[in-house]
Amino acid sequence: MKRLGNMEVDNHELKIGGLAVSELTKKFGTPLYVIDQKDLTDRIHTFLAQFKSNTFGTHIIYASKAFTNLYMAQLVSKYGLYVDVVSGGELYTALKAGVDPKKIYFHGNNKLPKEIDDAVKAGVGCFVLDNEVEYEWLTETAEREGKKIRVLLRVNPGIEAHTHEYIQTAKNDSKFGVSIFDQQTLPFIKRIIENKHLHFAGLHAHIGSQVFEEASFFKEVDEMIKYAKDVEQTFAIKMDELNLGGGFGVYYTEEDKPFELSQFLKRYIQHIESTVAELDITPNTISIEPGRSLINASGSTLYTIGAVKKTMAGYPYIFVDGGMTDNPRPILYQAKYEAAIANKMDEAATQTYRIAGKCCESGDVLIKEVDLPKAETGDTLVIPSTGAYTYSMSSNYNRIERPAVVFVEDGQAQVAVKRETYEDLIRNDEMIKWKEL
Ligand SMILES: Cc1ncc(COP(=O)(O)O)c(C=O)c1O
Ligand SMILES: N[C@@H](CCCC[NH3+])C(=O)O
Repeated sequence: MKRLGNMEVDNHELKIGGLAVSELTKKFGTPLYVIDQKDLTDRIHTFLAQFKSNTFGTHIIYASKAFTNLYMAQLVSKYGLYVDVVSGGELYTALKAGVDPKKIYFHGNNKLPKEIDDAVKAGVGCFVLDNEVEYEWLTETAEREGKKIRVLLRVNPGIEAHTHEYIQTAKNDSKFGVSIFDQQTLPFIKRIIENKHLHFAGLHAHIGSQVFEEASFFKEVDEMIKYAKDVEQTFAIKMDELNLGGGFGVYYTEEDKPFELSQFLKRYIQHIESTVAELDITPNTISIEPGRSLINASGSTLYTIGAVKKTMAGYPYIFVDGGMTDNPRPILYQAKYEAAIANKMDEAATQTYRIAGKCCESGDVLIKEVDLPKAETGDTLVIPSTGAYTYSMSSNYNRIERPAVVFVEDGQAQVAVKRETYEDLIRNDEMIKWKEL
């Protein structure tokens, strides 16, 4: 297992953020999401320091779908990031955390009338418009509230990024946005520009998630800037903002070859600067929306090993006290992870295991094949690289309580989200008896 961020080994045991894993499990139980705060804030600083230009302004917008809660939203906004939300719930969380509504981007391919209403009333700074129905609803709401709403139009530049097909977003048949190749798109932009309740601020695109090819991001820049130039010339306007989305790939296992973030961001900015210079178009702001690349490496999940069971046909299974409920990525995307036994860090990996969760589902396997030291009941299994799209995609399948989220730094730990209880699971169950059955 690759050690990430502030992980170290002391006396055979893994420490995260200066805290022994045994202290964390004793105090907070398992399964447990652990966020290495220093690693996270270091990465926030890298984004802020490297995605910067003398030619245009930049916004780093945190894609909160990757991992959000009151503390996280408050932390990223304290460091000056903008926040991307895609639902009323994410919006509510950001607002409750005290995020400045003007620094919120509201995304989503099917924003509901109530969500639009709430966001307009809250004074959300930017809507990323997906389609014509949303355009009508947003116009009605803006008119009713007497507000002029700043919008970016989400366009699809038709770039097929190499990633799992479920997380590609800019293929020609993607559900998101409108295509730059569609004849209807320029007339749609014209309507937005002429709409007195909306302020057309520019364009947005996002090519997919967990993308490793620099060339795909650079191609997106080229296509988007060319298209922005077309729009500027066709309608004699100036593009205020170009938002290029997120999707920067990260390390999960040795199969992943991510670019070094700060070097990549430097080259990315240089590519954008040379392209805007070449085409003679300079938006006031160029934005990016990292989610996974900001939070994933900072998160680890701790589990307690229950039974270790050898099946007749294959590897021994290690059963852990969580599974697809706290990390649905393996079952959804065949995502791969590394692991270690946190209390046996110096022991040689002598056996191959399969790590399975506790759900009543054969596919509830977190790792198909991993080499570990001899595992015993009561050991602690750690799966690193689980900061993004784990907690945020967790479920209560089999009525399993969601784990707690703990932030650690300098030998201290704080609970950001409490572990759910059985009481939480029945909180919304209202009816016990309806009629005689
Ligand atoms: C519009 C948009 N922005 C940003 C992101 C964040 O992507 P990632 O977490 O891969 O950086 C996503 C998710 O794919 C997205 O759909
Ligand atoms: N949930 C996906 C990423 C989705 C990106 C959001 N558009 C994953 O875990 O990889």
